Amino acid sequence: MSTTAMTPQAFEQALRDKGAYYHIHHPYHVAMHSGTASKEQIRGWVANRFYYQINIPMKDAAIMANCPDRDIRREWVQRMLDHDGLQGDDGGIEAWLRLAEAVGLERQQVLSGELVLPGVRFAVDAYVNFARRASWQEAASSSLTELFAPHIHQSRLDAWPQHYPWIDERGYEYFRKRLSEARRDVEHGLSITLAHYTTYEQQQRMLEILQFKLDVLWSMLDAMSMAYELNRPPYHSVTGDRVWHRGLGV
Ligand SMILES: O=C(O)c1cc(C(=O)O)c2c(n1)C(=O)C(=O)c1cc(C(=O)O)[nH]c1-2
Repeated sequence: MSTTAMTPQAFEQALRDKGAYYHIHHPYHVAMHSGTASKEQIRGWVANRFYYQINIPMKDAAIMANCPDRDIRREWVQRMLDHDGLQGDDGGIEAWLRLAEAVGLERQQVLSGELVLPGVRFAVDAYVNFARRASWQEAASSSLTELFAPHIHQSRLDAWPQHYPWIDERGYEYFRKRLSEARRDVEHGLSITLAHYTTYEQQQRMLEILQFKLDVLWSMLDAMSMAYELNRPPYHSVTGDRVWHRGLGV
């Protein structure tokens, strides 16, 4: 087995090759893209993904809290502002709530988190907890599934209006906004990553970190498939009520 470190170019290519496991290939996502997803499946995805959206800035705050490098923090803080917004810019979380309304969900119900499935919650929490405990460089590099995100956002902009004319067009602003934001994030995340992982062992660890993040995204859709495709939400064999917990806030 070779233990020679990859060149930065080969390492970047190895990271990009992980795109083969991106959630764009998950059957739930494929169904949404091909137009076969039901209203309930689209709504379920939007309501559950909201939990990811609200946790991203907390994940980024955890990275900043562990980072002693002022220059890095000055750049990283933009990610929190992208989602939380600031004076004169509502930000991504608000844009996601508008997407929720555009697909026919009540803003209050989405905010309450009552539709968030336990499996989605556990996957997202695993990502935030990783960011809290890992070094800031490892946590920063785990954002690199974003390498593949502009493509997935663009694919929604291209396909959804044709397949789902019942979705209000104004809901698509989030995806449009992320096209440029994700590209900028990737540039920064990649420069940190290529500088930090220089030995063979470190590079293998980074590939494992990226796989962990891919697993987070894939597992979220697995939970949604159970609930909204197979009609087996948690406790379905016992009750039709949403009895699962709403988050313990720890
Ligand atoms: O819609 C998607 O498929 C998707 C995927 C990802 C990703 O790959 O983690 C992100 C986003 N969207 C996104 O909108 C976003 O703001 C974002 C931030 C991050 C991150 O890890 O810091 N990932 C993603």
